[in-house]
Amino acid sequence: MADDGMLLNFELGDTPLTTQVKFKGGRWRDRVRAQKNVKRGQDSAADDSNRPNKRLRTVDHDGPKTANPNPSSAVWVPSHAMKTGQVTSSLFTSNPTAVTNFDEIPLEESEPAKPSNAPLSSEAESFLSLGLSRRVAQHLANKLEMKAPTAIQKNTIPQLVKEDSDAFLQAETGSGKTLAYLLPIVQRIMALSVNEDGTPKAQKVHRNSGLFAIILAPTRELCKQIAVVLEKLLRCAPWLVSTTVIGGESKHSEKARLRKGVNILIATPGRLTDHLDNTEVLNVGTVRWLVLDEGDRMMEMGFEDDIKTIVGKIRADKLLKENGEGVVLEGVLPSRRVTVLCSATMKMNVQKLGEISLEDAVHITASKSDMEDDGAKGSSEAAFSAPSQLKQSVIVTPAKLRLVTLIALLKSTFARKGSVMKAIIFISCADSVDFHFDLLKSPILLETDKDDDAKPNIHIQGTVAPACYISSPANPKVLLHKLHGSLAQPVRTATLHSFTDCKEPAVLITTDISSRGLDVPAVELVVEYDPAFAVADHVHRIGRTARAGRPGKAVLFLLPGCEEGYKSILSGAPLAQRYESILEKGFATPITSLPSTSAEGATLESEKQSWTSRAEALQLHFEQRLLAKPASGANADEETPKKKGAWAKGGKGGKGKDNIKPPDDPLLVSARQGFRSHIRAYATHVREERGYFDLTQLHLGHMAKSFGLREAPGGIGGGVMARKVNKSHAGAGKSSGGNHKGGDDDDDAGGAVDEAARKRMRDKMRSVMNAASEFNLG
Ligand SMILES: Nc1ncnc2c1ncn2[C@@H]1O[C@H](COP(=O)(O)OP(=O)(O)OP(=O)(O)O)[C@@H](O)[C@H]1O
Repeated sequence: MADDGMLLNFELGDTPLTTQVKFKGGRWRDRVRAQKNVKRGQDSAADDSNRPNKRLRTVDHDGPKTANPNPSSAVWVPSHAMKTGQVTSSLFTSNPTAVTNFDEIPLEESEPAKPSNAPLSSEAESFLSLGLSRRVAQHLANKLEMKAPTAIQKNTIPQLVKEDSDAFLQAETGSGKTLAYLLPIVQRIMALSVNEDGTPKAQKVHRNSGLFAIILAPTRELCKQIAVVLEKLLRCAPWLVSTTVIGGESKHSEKARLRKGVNILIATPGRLTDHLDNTEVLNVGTVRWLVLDEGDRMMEMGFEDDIKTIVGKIRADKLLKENGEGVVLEGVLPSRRVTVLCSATMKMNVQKLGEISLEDAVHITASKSDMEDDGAKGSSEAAFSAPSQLKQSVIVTPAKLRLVTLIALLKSTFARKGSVMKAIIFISCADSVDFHFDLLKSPILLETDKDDDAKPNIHIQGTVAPACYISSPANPKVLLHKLHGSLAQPVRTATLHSFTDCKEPAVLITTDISSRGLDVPAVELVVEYDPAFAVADHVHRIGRTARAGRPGKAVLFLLPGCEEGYKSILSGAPLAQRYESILEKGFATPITSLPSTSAEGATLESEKQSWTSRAEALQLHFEQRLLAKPASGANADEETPKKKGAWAKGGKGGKGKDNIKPPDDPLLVSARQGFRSHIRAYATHVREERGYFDLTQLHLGHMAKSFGLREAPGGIGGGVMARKVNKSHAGAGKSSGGNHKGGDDDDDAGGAVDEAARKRMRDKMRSVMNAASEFNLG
């Protein structure tokens, strides 16, 4: 209605309007429904005015004065919009006011702290002194350019090389936990065929000598990454073989590889359980190590039963002291089965995992004092800390301004050549990732696609594209990537390779699928556009930068209101930045990299005014793009014949030729879908943090604007929205740190039901966005 209708630019006053709306034409039932909807809207508007904790609808103190010539008007139409007859609400009016005390220093200028996850000084520590052989230490120094261990490696390697007890490794992200457990395993397996002085033993171990170690990790990407590190390491012992069994790949070829023989196996839990059940050749009698990397994530994703099965099967098989070929394993390999649990964050479910898998475990952390703590419980403080050199900030941004603020941030990030090479943007769900990728990518074809001689990788044609809105004259070709669990495995693999190997500045838009373990050293900026579902996930997300002592920046977007309280539970004392300064910096210059031939490009380039006008113009440009009519038959091809029938309105079976409604622009469809999924995902924050992420406080209309939509689409989910209405009627809205009043009982009773509903939704969301395809169970 408001999309292409009249121009609204008048004072609405303080009281809500109660207009009489008459509907004519169409079916009686539709008219009654429309009438009811209008009434409901008016009722809820009246309720809104009484709602105590609803976001304040105040006019911002700065910004709008220049942006809006009439700040008291509810709807402001920029001059360029008037030309097109479009109606748009101003970005800078009716925004809630933040209560945060802002820091005046920009993030770049804040003092960097001493790195906490860097390798130690090579004068003080060496791999040799930790009990690794000269061969391994030389290989690390000469081929992998690692001269000294990190703190967690220093504390873990001697323990796992000499002792046979279970271990729980806990250290910051990017601190080198992978090599901390791999090095002792490789060292001890190598010792089956090489004497301490480096001379070969009479017995030679090879790929058929037995499976000695199994490493489990939650995602296929992480499994592949561990496999790459291990492969590099095994170049100093080429007679040993490792492989992966993960979802999304041919089970047939996995079986063939297992049949040929393997000494170290890296697997996702679902696929390994499958092979243990169905692949006879997989014999675990010789297995001495079971490593559970990112154990908490595996538990979170519901792999408790798989892990129990795997641990049970490995323990049930008789431990062989000698393999079938007479190779003596006793004395060199551990005399018992050793389980190693590994995570940067520890929560209750990891303790449960410990109970399933660990026996008298040693708790190993990066600092000496932590090592002296007894038991495998550790302190939760240490568990949730980010690397100290990581510069963190939060931007408190009103919902309407989120999209333009994100673009302004990225634009200034890539404004200077060499300032940032790679950035990752975390978004809550796959649909929203798809939408933002489609919105930010350039319609121009990739160079590789145009070049007939070059062989373009067909897998990345839908997931890698130039990012015109964030490119700059200094960095004219920033490459945009997207990654989530709903993509086919070859696409995921190719996209991640493209992002990792990209020599141009690159941005990855992704879900939490990339939050764990992913090691792309050139990542210098992490943006959490949507906050993580749990603070532990936040620690992992920001840990994709500032790895192994390198610098890094992390920016978290929060909404004014209850979300602002979330900052207080984050480690590392993030700076609080004003969105206005981000916009001002980002829109100091026009966006010049849009195709200049397009009308939209011309609109944006002709805006040589204030940053507020540029932000408004960009938002308008996005809204217009969404409203563009698709090229004839553009998405008709994508629709099934059944759906095509559904376009027809009125008339039985929708046969009336004149009534056929043209399909919406694919970008509009994607925006609506992304918005709906985003709102559903918002309801799935963990219970303990839901006070900060309270769905009842979310302004759907404002949030819709950040998806380029002029109104919130329907179909978000009865349960969630019904709760929103009920709560607002009861006046029992929960705010950060506030108590429930006058409705506790209802809330408690409702809480249980709601919890079950949220759990179902959470499970569903996860299966849609990440989990189901992350762990291939089939
Ligand atoms: N001793 C070392 N010297 C130099 N670089 C190292 C050393 N050990 C590991 N690294 C590098 O540090 C980076 C991070 O290592 P790794 O991925 O094992 O960290 P992590 O602790 O497992 O992180 P996360 O918790 O995020 O999974 C890798 O790029 C790795 O090559």
